[in-house]
Amino acid sequence: MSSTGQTAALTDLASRVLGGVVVTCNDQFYADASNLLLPHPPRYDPDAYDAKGKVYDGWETRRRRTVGDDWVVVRLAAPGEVERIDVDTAWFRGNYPAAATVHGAWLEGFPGPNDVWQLPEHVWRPLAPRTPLTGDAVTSIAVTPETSPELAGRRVSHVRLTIHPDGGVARLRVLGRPVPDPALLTGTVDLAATENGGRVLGSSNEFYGSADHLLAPGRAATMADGWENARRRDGGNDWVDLQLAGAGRLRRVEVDTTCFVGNAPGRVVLRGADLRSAGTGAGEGADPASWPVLLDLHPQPDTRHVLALGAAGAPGATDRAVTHVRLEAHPDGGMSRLRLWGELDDDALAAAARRWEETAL
Ligand SMILES: NC(=O)NC(NC(N)=O)C(=O)[O-]
Repeated sequence: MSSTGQTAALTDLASRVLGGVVVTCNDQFYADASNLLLPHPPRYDPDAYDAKGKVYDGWETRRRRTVGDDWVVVRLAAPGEVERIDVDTAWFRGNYPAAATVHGAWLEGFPGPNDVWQLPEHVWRPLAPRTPLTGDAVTSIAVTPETSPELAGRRVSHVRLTIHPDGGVARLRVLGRPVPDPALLTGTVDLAATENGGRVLGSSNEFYGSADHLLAPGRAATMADGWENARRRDGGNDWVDLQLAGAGRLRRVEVDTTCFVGNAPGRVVLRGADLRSAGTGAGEGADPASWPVLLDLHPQPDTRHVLALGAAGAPGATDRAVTHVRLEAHPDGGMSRLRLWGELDDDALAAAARRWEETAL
């Protein structure tokens, strides 16, 4: 999985990079629960101790001397359908929990810690049954209609991880698909953004940095937070294929090479296609390298290029809806973000509204 939290098909809905946050927990004596959501692999320094004890890169509670279990509640970065939960106990060897249980809930608005403490137990529905953990290992738990009859195929806004009875967990990954609120998809929105339903379908090379980073919110703080391929030696070009939130007309683009100083692409080309009619013979050609050009740009290094497609794009770039975009980096090079602002068409908005309804609890 990449550090933004996407696998080929699934997104880590809890990832801090996308905006997941720990709302509250009952104990974080040894190590902060917020570490659970960090994107990078858990670190370990054998010599690191502080006034409380050993320093861990994860969430760690004290040894329980009373009956009960420890728990943490996470607000997901985006509401979504959960398909798998990974509980990673990396580096917790003599202090990992015996088992974990995960619940999910749909909570309206933005409940704070006090609200969460007062929630009646029945709002929490089982996502992952009580599952034994082992030390220093990832335990993956599938969310299926069998294991989670109430929540499989439903959207949740929050998850609660319970550890039995106490201990340390390095990372919690809540893997699934965002279900964007259709009320937030009207007007001109970033149709590539993960939180809006955009996703990476594939790329030529992600040697140094995942292409998923391109679709994350905010701006990159370092080069590690961007898409970076290896140096290409074969005369070709690197590329990333994207599926947009739905069919829409693009208006503006942002090609952000921030943090890529000696390794920005020499040239960036965006191509777009409407694949709704693919397979009927009426669709665009199957090869994305032959899709119509939307933008052809010689970017500056370390620069955020915000462009109106109507003025800066290829003729006709704003005239038709696209569902998919190919980003080409010539010959290679890294970028931190790609934003594709446009308006979803009526069919795409109706589909988003249907999905919101169908996934309601
Ligand atoms: N060596 C330890 O990790 N001890 C304790 N934990 C910390 N963080 O010191 C414990 O009881 O699990």
